[in-house]
Amino acid sequence: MRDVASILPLAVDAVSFLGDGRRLIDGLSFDMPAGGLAVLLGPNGAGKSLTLRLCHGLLTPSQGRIRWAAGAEGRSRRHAMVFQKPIMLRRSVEANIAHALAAAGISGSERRDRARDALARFGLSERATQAARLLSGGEQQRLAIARAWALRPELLFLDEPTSQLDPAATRQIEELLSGLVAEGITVLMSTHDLGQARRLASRVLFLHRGRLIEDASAQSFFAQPASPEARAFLAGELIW
Ligand SMILES: Nc1ncnc2c1ncn2[C@@H]1O[C@H](COP(=O)(O)OP(=O)(O)OP(=O)(O)O)[C@@H](O)[C@H]1O
Repeated sequence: MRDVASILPLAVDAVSFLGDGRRLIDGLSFDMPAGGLAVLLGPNGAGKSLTLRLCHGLLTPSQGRIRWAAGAEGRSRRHAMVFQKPIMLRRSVEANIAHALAAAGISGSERRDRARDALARFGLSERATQAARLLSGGEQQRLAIARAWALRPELLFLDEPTSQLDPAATRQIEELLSGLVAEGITVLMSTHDLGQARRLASRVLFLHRGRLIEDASAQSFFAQPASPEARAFLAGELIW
């Protein structure tokens, strides 16, 4: 169990983000309680990546607030983010994990132990000394998830983690993600892949033009989408 109070729920409270003179995110409000895998779904340009970056603190809302559970200030390391194209340092697989841990202030022996645990957990032990940049796309994404997992996040943000991958590598990453959720890690990920959302999501947050149009259980979203935009998207009609 956690030795300190949870950072969850996360509360996104009337958040807007302005850029290039446009309102790219418009009055977004939702909560993320602990548990489950929520998918941010929506067409290209809907604002999925921006939403994740705002939640993770990489961008500051122009209006509104991102709030973590009471008393969670200063525990930003309990949420981690995995990007669409993972950034691999020009170092070994193991050193990529160790570097992230060092940056998070984890000291020597614990760093080694956690890095080894992460390599074993994600099937990368035999690759430990190889150059990370020479891994395949699927292996790099696996390493990116291992690197985030080593930080022991309560909440993991993933931005289109499989959009660059073939179906076999995609399936592998999806299995890993289901495993993380079973371990108790809460996941918020973006995708525009409907099949993936159907396979993984317990909850769907449907975005369109920077607005949250629907927030529903995956079951009810797919069975009975409430908005015309979501119905069009599910029918393959909503491009923008
Ligand atoms: N920092 C920024 N400044 C200005 N405009 C931006 C910025 N970041 C993103 N945008 C624009 O905001 C809109 C939403 O972008 P975002 O990347 O969040 O969409 P998305 O839903 O993740 O799309 P995709 O599925 O194509 O990745 C796009 O029109 C994008 O060009």
